[in-house]
Amino acid sequence: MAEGGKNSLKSKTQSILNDYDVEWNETLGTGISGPVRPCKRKKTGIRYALKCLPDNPKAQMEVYLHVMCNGHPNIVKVHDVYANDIQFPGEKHPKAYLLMVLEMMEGGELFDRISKRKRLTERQAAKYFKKISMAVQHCHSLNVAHRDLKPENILLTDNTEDAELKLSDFGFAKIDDGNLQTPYFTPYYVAPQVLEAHRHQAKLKKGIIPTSKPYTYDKSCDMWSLGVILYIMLCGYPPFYSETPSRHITMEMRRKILSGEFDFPEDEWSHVSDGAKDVVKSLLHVDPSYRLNIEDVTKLSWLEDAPDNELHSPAVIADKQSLEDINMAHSQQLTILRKPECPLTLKPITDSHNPILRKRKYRQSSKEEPDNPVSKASTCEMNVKSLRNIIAYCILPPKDDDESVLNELIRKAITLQSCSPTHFMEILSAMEWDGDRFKVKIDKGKLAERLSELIQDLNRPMPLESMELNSHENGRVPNSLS
Ligand SMILES: Nc1ncnc2c1ncn2[C@@H]1O[C@H](COP(=O)(O)OP(=O)(O)OP(=O)(O)O)[C@@H](O)[C@H]1O
Repeated sequence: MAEGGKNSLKSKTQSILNDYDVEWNETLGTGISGPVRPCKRKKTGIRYALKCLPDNPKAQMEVYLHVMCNGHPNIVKVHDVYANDIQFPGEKHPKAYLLMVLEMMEGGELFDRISKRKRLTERQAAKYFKKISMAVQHCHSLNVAHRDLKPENILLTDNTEDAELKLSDFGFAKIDDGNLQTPYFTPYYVAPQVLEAHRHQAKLKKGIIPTSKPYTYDKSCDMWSLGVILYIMLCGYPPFYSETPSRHITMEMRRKILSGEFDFPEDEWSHVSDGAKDVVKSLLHVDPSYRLNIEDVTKLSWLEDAPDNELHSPAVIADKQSLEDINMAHSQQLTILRKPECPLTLKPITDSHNPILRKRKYRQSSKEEPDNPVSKASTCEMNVKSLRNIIAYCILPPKDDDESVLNELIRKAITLQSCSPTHFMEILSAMEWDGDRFKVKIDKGKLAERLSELIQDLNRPMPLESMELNSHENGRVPNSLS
């Protein structure tokens, strides 16, 4: 077991290979950070899942927040964390990784399980939903917003009927500071929460809403996700969809999300109880201040007295393609809903229409010298701008998108990156960028997310000293796997 108490796991700097046998060629599942692999503790023979994260502030935050939420029966447990250097086959040098040894979830993803079931009743769906809600309640009670609640992150301990259901992947989790400051934003990043926060602030000022009710973007984003997950569990397809299916989030779908436009088609919903529909409606309320909060959800009588009627969802989800589409659509919607961070929402000075700022910018550029800090700052602005262009394209690709524009934007950004070229290239190679284009079809929403985080890293380094993880500058153990 790792050092420290249950919520203060310290990363170990000795080689993970001293304690675990890792099956490097096997994969339990793959996410944006790469494959999750099985491993076995040498002393006990117990199997675990190993998630390898390139060590950077984002990964440190993931580990920190996941460990913080450790100890709840509906949250995948982090058993150990190692900070090791690893050289994977095909890589020239060892790289720093954070290795998370996680409780093994042999039962796989919840929706896969549902699709294999012959029968799912509303009562069983309510039981699943209650467990997911308990996990969220635990996170919210610690002021952690998960922000990536989606079917792929809800896993089962084993393949038995009474397997426990657990929430995983804290890759987007953050401490919910309830920050309402959004001084500038570009249209690309206006999530419903942002617009509504402005309305909410106005209402607060007028005294329409009591100030005692805490209002935050991030937790309400989790509540929205719970609504989507419940909706899918009850019928097998998502509440927000486009008439013209696309792998990208369409303007039409965007409009539907923003206006909360969804319905309950007769075929699948006629025998779903009104109680269940009410829960869905109050989670997908377009105004987050009217959405149920997690405490409200855990007290719902429907969780205990849902009827035993049979749902259509297993048959609908059984189509593998439809499950993939559900996952993809939900990821993209989360991309839109997550509150943009301040550095991302601020207009770069280069774009400003404010004449004073433009004049200042002009003066700076006429004085530029190679080592002048001002010059470095504007180089960084150029980097950020090039990244923002990619993000904007990923979030709103044109109708006739053939990827060539995206490839061009990326090639341009590569030539401009000087502030954090390694991280940028890491993101690209994790998505199979071959130097000129992506080798596979990529999830643009994910790319946008990763680049947003990179911009945050560039603008606001993580206060590492506030973490319980050991720095592994000293005593790092290189593990060569090649
Ligand atoms: N503890 C576990 N036990 C078994 N399988 C797991 C475990 N954790 C993750 N997996 C599998 O690996 C997949 C990817 O894991 P995870 O979601 O944590 O990675 P990620 O890189 O953060 O993904 P994402 O692209 O969703 O951000 C999961 O969807 C699941 O199938």
